[in-house]
Amino acid sequence: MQRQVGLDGVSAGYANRAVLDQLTLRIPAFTTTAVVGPNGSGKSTLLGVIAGVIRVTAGEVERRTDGRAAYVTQRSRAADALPLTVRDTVAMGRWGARGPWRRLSRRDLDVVETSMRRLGISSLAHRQLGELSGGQRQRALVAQGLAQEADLLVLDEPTTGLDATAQRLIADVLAEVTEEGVTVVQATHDLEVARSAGHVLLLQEGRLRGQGDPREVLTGDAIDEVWQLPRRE
Ligand SMILES: Nc1ncnc2c1ncn2[C@@H]1O[C@H](COP(=O)(O)OP(=O)(O)OP(=O)(O)O)[C@@H](O)[C@H]1O
Repeated sequence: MQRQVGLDGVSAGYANRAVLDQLTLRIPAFTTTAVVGPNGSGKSTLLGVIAGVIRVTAGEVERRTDGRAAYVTQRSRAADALPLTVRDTVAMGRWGARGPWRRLSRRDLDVVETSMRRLGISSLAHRQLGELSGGQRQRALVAQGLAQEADLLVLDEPTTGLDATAQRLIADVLAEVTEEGVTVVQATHDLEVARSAGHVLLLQEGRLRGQGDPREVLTGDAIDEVWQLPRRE
């Protein structure tokens, strides 16, 4: 299977906190990889490394991508604070190609409209991002990720807190884009979503507990062990 990103002995973290501990893993191309693990296990940190926004303290990251990854974080605080409409927010996805605040080409505008349509938010185009519901805003941020037309799309819990219809819509869109040749990596707490992914990475306390076919990695035993209830004191 073709590899899009490979990590070899990668450690990473924050100023005073080591989080990821010597991870060696691969992200296969043209499929969805789900990153699962308990709260604090390092999923967001790993996504930051894969997206290239968190520097590693040890090991190597090998990328076979054209240009930068599109990275959809759980919330875009910058976008929330600015008086931006949904269309402006999605159009920011074209800045990588066009430069910030530049006039968008006809094609850029088409990409923006198509991305909004795919996420079912065309009717919200003129609404301010800050006045949307959590689920609507999340769809706008996923649309912004799509608008980047990157070959690697990294999403941090894109469906958390969404209703069942919105979850289905995002899952369908992500499945479609992998068919179109995009490699998708998403952190999720939903083991059903993880089971339907092509590949899974299971994290526990910053270490890799398993990787590969979700049916082989997400066994009952592995789940019980990784998600064991903490003992009460
Ligand atoms: N900006 C930061 N500065 C310092 N420590 C951080 C920062 N972000 C996360 N951490 C710490 O790194 C560890 C891993 O956090 P991370 O967000 O990667 O986990 P996660 O698996 O995504 O968690 P969750 O499921 O709760 O979203 C945690 O102990 C967390 O407290």
